[in-house]
Amino acid sequence: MKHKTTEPLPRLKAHELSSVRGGRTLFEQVSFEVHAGELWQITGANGAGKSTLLRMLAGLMPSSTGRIEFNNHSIQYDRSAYHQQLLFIGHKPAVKAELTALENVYWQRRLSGDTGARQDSMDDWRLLETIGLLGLEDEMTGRLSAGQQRRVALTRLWHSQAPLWILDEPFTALDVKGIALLEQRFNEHLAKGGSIVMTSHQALSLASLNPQQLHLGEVYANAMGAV
Ligand SMILES: Nc1ncnc2c1ncn2[C@@H]1O[C@H](COP(=O)(O)OP(=O)(O)OP(=O)(O)O)[C@@H](O)[C@H]1O
Repeated sequence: MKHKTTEPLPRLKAHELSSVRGGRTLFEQVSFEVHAGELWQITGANGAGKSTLLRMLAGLMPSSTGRIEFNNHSIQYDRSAYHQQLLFIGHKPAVKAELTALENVYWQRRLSGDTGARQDSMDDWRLLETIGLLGLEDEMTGRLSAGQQRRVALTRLWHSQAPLWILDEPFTALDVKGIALLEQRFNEHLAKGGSIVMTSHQALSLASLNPQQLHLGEVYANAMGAV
């Protein structure tokens, strides 16, 4: 008897998406499938529509055409359920400038669903150490450098249980150690079957993570090896 080999279902499926903004077509017929354990890197020049595409994938703005599915259902089917499975971090670090780094880490833990979290806990101190900000815990986050603020914002990746991460320019402003730290966190997430869709201006060398590439722009049509 022959056994039918079944392909694993894609976790996130983008089918023939397009965007027209300000009378200009940014992209059209963009299709790709993200499986468990995959990292997708979306590249393109300034204004190519990378953030626009991510916002569509996160269900924050509609596509002019096509559809987006998560686990085989339209993301519009149950938006609240979808958002519970998703961690979206936008272009700007979503940190409270007037809170200290330690307070931001605590509030991000609370907002990620850990309602029993206590302020000034060992978990928060350990995380601050992990992201290399010990010694700066009492500094107002708004007075930290761009890279340090990015590190504070990215602590959400350590709190998150969501299988799908959608991250806009997560490596921006990070130094070499910050990049290595983020790569390591990505690795842990992917190894557990998580998925990541992220943007960057140019293809980053993330060889250890074996990224899939999608380029928005003139070469898009040629670079589309995907569905
Ligand atoms: N609210 C808006 N209304 C109309 N056009 C917009 C709006 N927001 C962005 N745009 C336009 O959409 C285009 C794509 O913007 P988007 O932010 O998606 O590009 P990007 O590839 O992420 O750019 P960057 O690399 O600079 O971050 C730009 O030309 C921008 O001017």
